[in-house]
Amino acid sequence: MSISPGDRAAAELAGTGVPTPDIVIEPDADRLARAVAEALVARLAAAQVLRGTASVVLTGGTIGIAVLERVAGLAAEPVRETVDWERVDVWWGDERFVPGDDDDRNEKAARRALLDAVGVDPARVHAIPPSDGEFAEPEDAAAWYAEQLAAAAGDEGTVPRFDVLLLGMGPEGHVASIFPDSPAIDDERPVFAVRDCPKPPPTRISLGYAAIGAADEVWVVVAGEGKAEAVARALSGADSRELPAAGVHGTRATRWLLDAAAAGGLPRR
Ligand SMILES: O=C1O[C@H](COP(=O)(O)O)[C@@H](O)[C@H](O)[C@H]1O
Repeated sequence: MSISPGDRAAAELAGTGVPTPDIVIEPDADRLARAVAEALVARLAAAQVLRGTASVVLTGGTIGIAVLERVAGLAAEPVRETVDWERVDVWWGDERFVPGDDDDRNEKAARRALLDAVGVDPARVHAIPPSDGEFAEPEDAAAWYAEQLAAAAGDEGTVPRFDVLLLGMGPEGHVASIFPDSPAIDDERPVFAVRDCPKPPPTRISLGYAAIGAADEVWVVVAGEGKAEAVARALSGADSRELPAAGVHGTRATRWLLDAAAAGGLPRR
């Protein structure tokens, strides 16, 4: 994995308090998925060494699920660094408010790609409710998820510690279900319902910037030429109202993990 140092030192010197992104570029989507999977396993394993537990926020989307498939593959390789999946808390950055067995569910894809294979503790898998569950309205489901997050946070605020929060990005720059020029951009709640999304399905539940920005590390994983322009804009200071991905960062690190096609619009380093 080739890691460019980024401008972290410059940001620290400038006293912004927000870590400047690291940018990692892999040759193609397949190698990107594997590299992110290896880094994720290492990060979660390290958290478990230090604290006994680890937590990850999952994303849906093409590359997000490819990463999980790779993590499942690594778990089957005995010589690899290992994660005790029974001691990982799993959350979601966003979810589609559709029936539980709908293929559009990010949860369903994550279970199929990874969670069903690695022996998670069901009590630690914090899925966002589906539309055919306890809540008929996404606002009620979002309020319930906010309660789950707050309960896990205890005295520490409205969201628990997230070691790594994974995000994909749409070609127009959406992250989680925060779409350009949408009310979600100004919503200060940790989690909320999103209606009338431009990308189907239209009704979703999403973490907001408040919860995303509380994560230790935010990893934005992007593959494909169709996203190159948005990547370049996000990393050159675009307005997050127009390009939501430009506004995400972790408290300790923000990493943009790209394949060469998605990095195609960045200035040569
Ligand atoms: O709708 C969504 O899209 C993004 C990106 O998906 P991709 O298929 O273009 O990679 C995803 O990260 C998000 O979780 C999902 O709900």
